[in-house]
Amino acid sequence: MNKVAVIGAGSWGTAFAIVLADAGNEVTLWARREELAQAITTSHENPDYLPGIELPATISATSDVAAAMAGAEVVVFATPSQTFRENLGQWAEHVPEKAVMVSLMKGVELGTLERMSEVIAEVTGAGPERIAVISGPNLAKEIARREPAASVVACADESVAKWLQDMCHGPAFRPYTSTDVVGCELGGAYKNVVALAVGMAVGLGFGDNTTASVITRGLAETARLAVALGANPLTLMGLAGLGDLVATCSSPLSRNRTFGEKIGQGMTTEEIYASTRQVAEGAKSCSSLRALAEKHGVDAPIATAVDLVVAGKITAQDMIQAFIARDTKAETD
Ligand SMILES: NC(=O)C1=CN([C@@H]2O[C@H](COP(=O)(O)OP(=O)(O)OC[C@H]3O[C@@H](n4cnc5c(N)ncnc54)[C@H](O)[C@@H]3O)[C@@H](O)[C@H]2O)C=CC1
Ligand SMILES: O=C(CO)COP(=O)(O)O
Repeated sequence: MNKVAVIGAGSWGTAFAIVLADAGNEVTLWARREELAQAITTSHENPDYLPGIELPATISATSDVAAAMAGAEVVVFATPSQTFRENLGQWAEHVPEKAVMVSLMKGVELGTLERMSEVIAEVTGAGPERIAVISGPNLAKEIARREPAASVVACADESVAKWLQDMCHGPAFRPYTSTDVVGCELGGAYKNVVALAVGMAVGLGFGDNTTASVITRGLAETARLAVALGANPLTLMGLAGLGDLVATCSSPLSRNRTFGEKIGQGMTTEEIYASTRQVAEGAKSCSSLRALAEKHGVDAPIATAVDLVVAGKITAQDMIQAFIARDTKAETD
C-alpha cells in the first residue's frame, strides 16, 4: 500500500482518488474548503463535485496541505493550471523530499507558455525522475462511476512510470506507460481547445461532418506543435492524443465542449464564466497554445480562431467560415 496525497478535491482530483483507493493505496485528498474536507471524510461523498458517488473509506480529506502531504510517496496535483504556479509556491515546502509529483492538469500557462511539468520543475527544483503526468480519455464522472477506461502515465524515467502504473492499475482503470511527457501534456491541453471549437460548431447547429472535420484537423494541428517541441508523433495517435480528443469532443460531460456550445448558441465568455464554477482549461490555453505555436513557427488555425472567439473578437460563425475559406493545401502538409 502506497501513501498518496491528491491535491485538489474537484471533479478529477476526487475521481482519481477513487482510482488510487480502488487500486489499494492510502489516499489523502486536500480540499481548499474545510467544510468540503469534513464532508468527504465523514459522509464519504464529495457533494459539490461528484454528488451521489460513494467514496472508498480509505480516502480521507483535509484542508491542511502539510497534513495531506506528510509521509506521501506520491503527490498528485489536480487544480486549475493558471493558478498552479502560485499555489505550488505555497505548497512546495511541504512536498516530501523524495516524493514523485504527478500532474493531472491539462493546461499551458499564460505568459510563460510552460506546461505544468515545467512549472513543477521550476518551482520545486525536482529532477525529471520525480515529475510525471497522467493523461487520457478520462472524463471524471465516468471514472468515478468505475466505467472502464485507459490512460497514459508519462515520466522521463521509465521505471518511475512503471511504478506509478502499478500504483493506479485498478479494476476499471488501465494505465499505459510512456516517456513522452511533452506529447502527453500537449495532447491533453490541445484537445480542450479543439473541444471548444467542436462545441461551437454543435452550438451553431452543425452535425457530425463538421465536428469530425474539426476533430481531425485539430489532431493534425496538435501533432504539428507537439512534434516541433520534441514529442513522439505516435503519442498523439494514442490515448493522450486521439483518445482524449475523441472523448472530450464527443461528450456532453466535457466542460470545454459545453463552454464552446454555449458560445455557439450566442452566450458571451463572461456570461459563461458567471454560470459555472468548474474549470474549462481550453478557454485560457487557447491563448497560450496559440502563442506557443507562433513562437515555434507552427501553423495553428484552430487555436488562433478559438482564441479570437473566446476574446469576443470574432463570432463562432466567423470561425467556421474562416476554416473553410483558408488557402487550400495538401492534407499532410
Ligand atoms: N474533470 C475531468 O474530467 C478532468 C479534468 N482534468 C484536468 O484536471 C484539472 C482539474 O480539473 P477538475 O478537477 O475537473 O476541475 P474542477 O473545477 O472540478 O475542480 C478544481 C479544483 O481546484 C480547486 N481550485 C480552484 N481554483 C483554485 C485556486 N485558485 N487555488 C487552489 N485550488 C483551486 C477547486 O476548489 C477544486 O477543488 C484541470 O487541469 C483539468 O483540465 C483532467 C482529466 C479529466
Ligand atoms: O480532460 C477531460 C477528459 O479526459 C475532461 O474534459 P473537460 O475538462 O472538458 O471536462
